[in-house]
Amino acid sequence: MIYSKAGLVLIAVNPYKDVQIYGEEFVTSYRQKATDNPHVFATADTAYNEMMNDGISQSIIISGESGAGKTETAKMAMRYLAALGGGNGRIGRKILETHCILEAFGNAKTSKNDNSSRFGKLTEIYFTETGKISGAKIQTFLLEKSRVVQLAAGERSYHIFYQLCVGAPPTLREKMNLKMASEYNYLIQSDSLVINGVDDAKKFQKLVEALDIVQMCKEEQEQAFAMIAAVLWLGNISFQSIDNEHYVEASADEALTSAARLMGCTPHELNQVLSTHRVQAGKDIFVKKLTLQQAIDSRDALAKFIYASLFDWLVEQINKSLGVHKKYIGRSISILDIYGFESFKKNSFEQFCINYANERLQQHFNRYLFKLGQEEYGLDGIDWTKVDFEDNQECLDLFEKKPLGIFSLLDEESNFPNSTDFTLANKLKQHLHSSSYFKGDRGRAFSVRHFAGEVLYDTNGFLEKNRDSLNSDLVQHLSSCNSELPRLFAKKRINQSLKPTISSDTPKQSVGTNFKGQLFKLMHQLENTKPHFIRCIKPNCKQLPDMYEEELVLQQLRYCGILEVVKISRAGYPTRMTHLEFAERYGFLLLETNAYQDPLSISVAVLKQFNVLPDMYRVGYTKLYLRTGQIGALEDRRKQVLQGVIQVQKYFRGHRARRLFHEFNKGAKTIQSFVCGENIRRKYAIEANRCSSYASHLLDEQLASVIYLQSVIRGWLARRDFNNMHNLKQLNLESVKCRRKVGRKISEAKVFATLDTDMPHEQQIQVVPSVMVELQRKVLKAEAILGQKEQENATLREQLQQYEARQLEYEAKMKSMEDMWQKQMASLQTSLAAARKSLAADSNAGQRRGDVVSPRYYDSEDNVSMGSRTPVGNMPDVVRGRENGSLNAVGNLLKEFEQRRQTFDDDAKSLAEIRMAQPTSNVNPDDEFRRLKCRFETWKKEYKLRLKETKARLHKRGYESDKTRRKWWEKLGSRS
Ligand SMILES: Nc1ncnc2c1ncn2[C@@H]1O[C@H](COP(=O)(O)OP(=O)(O)OP(=O)(O)O)[C@@H](O)[C@H]1O
Repeated sequence: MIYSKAGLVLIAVNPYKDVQIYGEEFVTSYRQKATDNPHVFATADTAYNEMMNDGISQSIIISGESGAGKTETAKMAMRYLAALGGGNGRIGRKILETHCILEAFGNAKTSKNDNSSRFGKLTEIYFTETGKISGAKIQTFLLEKSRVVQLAAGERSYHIFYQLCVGAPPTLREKMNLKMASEYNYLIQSDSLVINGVDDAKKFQKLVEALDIVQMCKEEQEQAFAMIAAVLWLGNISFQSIDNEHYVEASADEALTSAARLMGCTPHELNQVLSTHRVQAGKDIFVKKLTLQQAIDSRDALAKFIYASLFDWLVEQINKSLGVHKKYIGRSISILDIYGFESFKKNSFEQFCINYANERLQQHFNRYLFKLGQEEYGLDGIDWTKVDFEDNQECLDLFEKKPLGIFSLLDEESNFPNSTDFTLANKLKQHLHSSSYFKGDRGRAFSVRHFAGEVLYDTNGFLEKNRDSLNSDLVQHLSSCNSELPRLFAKKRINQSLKPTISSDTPKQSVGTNFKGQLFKLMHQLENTKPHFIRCIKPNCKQLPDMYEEELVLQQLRYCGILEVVKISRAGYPTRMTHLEFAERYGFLLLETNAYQDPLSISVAVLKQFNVLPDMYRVGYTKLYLRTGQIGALEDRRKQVLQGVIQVQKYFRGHRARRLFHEFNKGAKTIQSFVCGENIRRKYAIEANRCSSYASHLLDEQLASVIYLQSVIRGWLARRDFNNMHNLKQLNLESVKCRRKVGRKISEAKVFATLDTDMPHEQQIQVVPSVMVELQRKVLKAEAILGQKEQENATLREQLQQYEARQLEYEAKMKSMEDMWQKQMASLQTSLAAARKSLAADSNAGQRRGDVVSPRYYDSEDNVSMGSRTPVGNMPDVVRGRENGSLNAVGNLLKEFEQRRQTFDDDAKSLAEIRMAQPTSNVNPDDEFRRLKCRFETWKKEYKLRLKETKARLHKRGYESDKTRRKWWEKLGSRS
C-alpha cells in the first residue's frame, strides 16, 4: 500500500514501479464510494464532492522532494477528475494529453529524477454546474532555462531535443538538417544521452499525437520543431579570433548556416548579432566587437531566450485549445505540481528559486493545518494546549524581507554595473549573518536552513540569471527574421520591456522579484480554495522499487511537518463544523426530532444518541470539533439511513409510476378502442357503399337466373306431369283389369298379412308392388296438378268475365254514342232536307210573285236548325236561276255531310271491332273514341259555320222568305 493518511494529509510513497492501482476498476470503486482506502482518487473525489456540495473551488497541493512522485500523482488526480467530469470526453482527453507535451518541453533527466519537472505548474480545471469539465488553464512558473545551454554531469537537457533527434521523420530531418543528439554541443556536455527504459523515438510519436489532439496544426508543429533545431545548431556555432585583441566572429560553417536558415535570417546577419554589440553613446551608436566569452554568452542567451519563449508559446497554444467560455468559470479544482525541494552538491540560482517556492508552499501548509486550526480553537473557546510546529516564517522573511532580504539584496546588487557574484555573496553575508536561517560560507557560497534541510548555494551566475538581460541587438535581430516564431518572441519581449514599471526610477523587474510576485499571486489564488494536501515521499535515492531507506523517509516526514500534522490530528479536532451544518447534516438521524429546536441542541442530541464520548468532541461558540474517526460512525449511519430512505422512495416511486402507468395504459386502451371502432365503422360504411351497388346488381342477376331456372324447372315439371298423366290415362285404360286384379291381390295380401302369419314377409312385400305406390303417388300428384290447373282456370275464367263485362260496357257506350251520332246525323239530314225543300218552295213562289226574296240570316243555333229540313221546294222561281249556285253549295254540304258521316261511322265501327278483337291491344279504344268525338265536334262546328254562311248568302241575294218559310224557321226555333 503506497498511500496512507496523516490527519487531512495524504501520504504517497513513490513505488517506482507499476502498482496496478490506477485502473478503471479503481476509478469506479472510488467513484461509487465502494472503498475509502487512502488513495489519490479518494482525495480527488473528496475535492470534487466538496466543490459540488459547497460550491467552493478546491485545490490539490502536491509537494515533496524532486523525484518523490508529484507529477505522477498530479496526473492520476487529473485522470480521476476527467473520469468524473468527463463532459463530452474530448476536453478530458485534451487535459490528459497536455502532460505529454509539457513533459517533453519542460522535463529533463536530473541526478534525482529521470523525468524531473523543470518548471512549476498549476492546472486549473473548470467545471459546469452539473459537474462536467468545461475547460482548463495551465499556469507555469519559472522554467529552468539554463539547462538548455548548461548541463551537470549525468543530467540531460529537455527531453524534446533527444526525442526530435531520434524520432523526427526523414522529411523533417532533411528540412532541418537534423543530426543525431551526439552531434550537438549542448547535448553532449554531459555523458548522458539516453535514459534507461525510455524510447525517445516512441515518445516523439506520442508527442506529435498529443499536439494533434490539442489541435496544433502541422505547420505550427513544424515551426516549433524548427526552433528546437535552431537552438541545437546555435549551440554548435563556434567562434574564431579575428585580431590580436581576441575579438571573435562566428565560423562560417554548417552550424551557422543551419541556425540562420531555421531562424529565417542570413548567416552573415546571425554572425553580426552574435559577435558584435551596438552601444549607444548619446546620439551615436558604436558597434563593439565581442570577445570569445562574450560571444558565447550572447549565443547562449539567444538559445535560452528562444527556448523559454517557445515553451511559453506552447503553453499559450495549449490554453487556447483548453479554453473555456467565461460563463462556465466559477468552480474549479486546481492541481499544483511545483518542482520539489532540491539540494545538490552545487546549487545555483534555480535551486535557490525552487527551494524558495517550496518554503512558500510549506508556509501555506503550516498556515492551514497548524496556525489557522490552533487559532480557531482559541477564538471559539476550546480548551487547547498548543502544539509546536516548525514555522518557516523566519526563513521566508530571510528571502522576502525588505530591504534586507535575499531577493532585495540580490536586486540591489544586480543593478550595480560593477557588481559580481563575489560582491553579492559578501553583501548577503554582511546583512544576513544575524539570521539563524542564513550562514555565510567560503568564497561565493552561502547556505540557507530550509524546512527540508540546509542547502549550500553558490552565487556564481546569480546576478546574471537574476538580470536575465538579453542584448537588445538580439531582440532586434529576431524581430527582423523571416520565420514567424522568432518575430513573435521578439515582439513579446519588446512589449514586456515597454510595460511601465512601478516607478520610472525602479529598474526592470528581475527574475527573482518576478518569481516572488508570481508565487504571491499563486498563494493568494490557493487561499481562495479549500486545500487538499498530498505529500509525496521518496523511498530511496536510487529510484529503485522495493527499496525503503528509513532514514531518508523519516527525514522527509520530519522536514515537511508530517509528524506535527499527526500530533495535531491526534490531539486536536480535525473535524469541525458549524452547529447549523452539523444539525442539518445529521439532525434527521434523531429519533425524537420535535424535542429539539436550535442547531446546537440538535447537534448535541445527535452526538448523545450515537454515544460519542464527551472526550471525543468539543462544543465551540460557533462550531463543533470532533476528534479523528468520530465523524466516521455518524457518516456511516447517515449513509445507511439515506440509503434506506432512497430505497423506500424508490419503491414508493416505483409503485406510483406503475399505478400511473396502468391508469394511463387503461385510458390509452379505451381511447384506442374507441378510435379503432370509429375507424372500422367508417371503413365499413365506405365498403358497404361501394359494395351495395355491386350487390344489388348481382342480386338482380341472381334473381333473374332463379326465375329463369324456376321457369325451366316448372316447365319441365309441367311437361313431365302432363306426360305422366297421359301415361296414366293410357295405363288406366289398358290395365283396368290388371288394376282390379292388383286391388284384389292387395286386399288379399292385406287379409293374408293380418290372418296368415305363416306367409313370409318377403312375399307380403311382393304383394304390394311398387307399381301401386308409384300409381298412388302419381294419382296424388295428378290431383294436385289438377287442382292447381283448375285454380288457374278459375282465375282465367274470372279474367275472361271481367273482360267480357268491360266489353259489354264498351259496347253499350258505343251503342249510345252511335245512337247519339245517328240522331245527330238524322237531325242534320232533316235540317238539310228541310232547307232544300224550303229553298225549292221559295224558288217556286218567287217565280210566281216575280219579286226577289232577299236572303235571311239563320239562327246561329245550328243544332236547332239541323233538327228540320229546309223547305227547298218553296223557293221562288224568279230567283231559281240565281239560286242554282246556292243549291249547289247546299248540295255540296249535303254530300260532305254524307261522306263525313260515313267516315265517322266507319271509324267508330272499326274501333269497336278492335276492342272486341284485341282487348289487350296497344291501341286504347277509349282514347281513340275521344279523339274521334273531338274530331267530329270540330268538324261539326266548322260545318255549322259553313251552313250559316250559306244561309246568309242566300238571304243576301234577296231571297226573301215568305211567312211559311219564316214559320218554318220559327217552328224550327220553337222546336229547339
Ligand atoms: N505512483 C507511482 N507509481 C509508479 N511509479 C511512480 C509513481 N510515482 C512516481 N513514480 C516514478 O517516479 C518517477 C518520478 O516521479 P515524478 O516525476 O512524479 O516525481 P516528481 O516529484 O514530480 O519530481 P520532480 O520534482 O523532479 O518533478 C516517475 O518517473 C515514476 O517512474
